[in-house]
Amino acid sequence: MQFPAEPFRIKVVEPLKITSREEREKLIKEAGYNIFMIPADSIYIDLLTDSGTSAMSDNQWAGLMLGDESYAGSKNYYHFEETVRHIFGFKNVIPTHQGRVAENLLFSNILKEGDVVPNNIHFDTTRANVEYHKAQAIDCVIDEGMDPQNLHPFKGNMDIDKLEAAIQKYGKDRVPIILLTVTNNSGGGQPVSMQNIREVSAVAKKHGIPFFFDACRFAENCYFIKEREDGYQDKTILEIAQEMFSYADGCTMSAKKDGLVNIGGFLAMNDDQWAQRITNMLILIEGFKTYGGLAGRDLEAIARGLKEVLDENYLRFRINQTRFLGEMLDKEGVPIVKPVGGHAVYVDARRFLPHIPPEQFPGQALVVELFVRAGIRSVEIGSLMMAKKDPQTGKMIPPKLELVRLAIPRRVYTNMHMQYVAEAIIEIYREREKLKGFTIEYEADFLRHFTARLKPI
Ligand SMILES: CC1=C(O)/C(=C\N=C(/C)C(=O)O)C(COP(=O)(O)O)=CN1
Repeated sequence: MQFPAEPFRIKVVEPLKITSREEREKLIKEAGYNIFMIPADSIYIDLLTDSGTSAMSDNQWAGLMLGDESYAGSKNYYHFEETVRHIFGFKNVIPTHQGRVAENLLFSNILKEGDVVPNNIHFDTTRANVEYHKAQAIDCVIDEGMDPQNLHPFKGNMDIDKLEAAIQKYGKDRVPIILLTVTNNSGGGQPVSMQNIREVSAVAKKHGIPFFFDACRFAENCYFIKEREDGYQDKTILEIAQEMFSYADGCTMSAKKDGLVNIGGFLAMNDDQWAQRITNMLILIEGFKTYGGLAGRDLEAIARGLKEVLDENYLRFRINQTRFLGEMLDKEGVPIVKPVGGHAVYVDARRFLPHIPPEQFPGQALVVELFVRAGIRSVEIGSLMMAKKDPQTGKMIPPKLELVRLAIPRRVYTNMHMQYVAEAIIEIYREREKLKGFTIEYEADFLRHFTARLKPI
């Protein structure tokens, strides 16, 4: 079977409200054409993000009843710590309530003004947390990783020459850490090969620079290695994960992705001094080291989720469901980032709507039409979210990529839902000339996409 059916059955259902087109037109207008302002219960299929939107298993829900809410030394923490150590291999395990806190805690303790952090591509929060500390986030992804049509099997790879050049240019004293994001969310959910991980590790060791993963979607990255890299077909996902992390010194992790939970994250590292400093700050802003801003039951759910996410039947379904949606679109000529990523299908809005210039937000035009026509929520990753302004002219600098991300929550939607999404997008594609752009009515000074108000041209 090319696309295996769901390797789980449904035990609890959450009825979805079906709204009319008129209702949706009213809602999106009231929301200032900003999809973040739409009430979730008026959305039929929510592909805004795969972060925190997974369905937990009965095993995880059962674990919630075993929450040990002791202030210190909760038994769930030790189960969580032992599970993270087993999979990730790092000595010190520090719970946080989500990934960006892990990033903030790490950068607050290792970055100084003027430092430089190389990465394949920084996700928004990672970049924002680096820049918040007046450091520079440098993206060093291979050139193929910026070409939506290039079929390189590991488009998330770091360009080793670009990495070396950044270290030479700024000097290793201004490079306190090297990051590698698996999979590469901002580049289309693309994986990094084990060979490339070894090469990044060798550069880090050569210069004596700590090497950390942003491990949000680590299990999906391992599945792509198993599927595409010679020598890994017969290895288990756990074995691939253990090898992958053995090349690094630590990781930040949002358990809201490959932890299969709705809240949670952690930092893990071998260096005791960094761990001690970070733990001291954790106690100040998140809570004692055995809970870090989470309830005991959350830690239990993460421990159980980290074991489930390594299951090959789950990953085969997960990756192939995303591929199923992507291939339905690709077959009808809808321009998407290829190969299809692990957690999302990225529509190339610039090629979908060539008649709408970047300054009129083509991605946003597609996002709005998809909601009005079909009640589907997606998100624009391009002019509205990522664009920078030219400091001299104040004019927007069009980003290299103008994408609309269809992020698929884990174990939530069936393949029938995917077919509905595909039909809606294909219908819009056939009538794409009718779509018009937007201008900005209000925008905040930073991360404007969350609060911007737009108006149709
Ligand atoms: C690669 C990466 C992410 O994708 C990420 C969050 N991603 C979101 C929210 C997303 O919609 O993709 C974060 C932040 O995690 P957090 O949303 O704070 O748990 C860090 N790294």
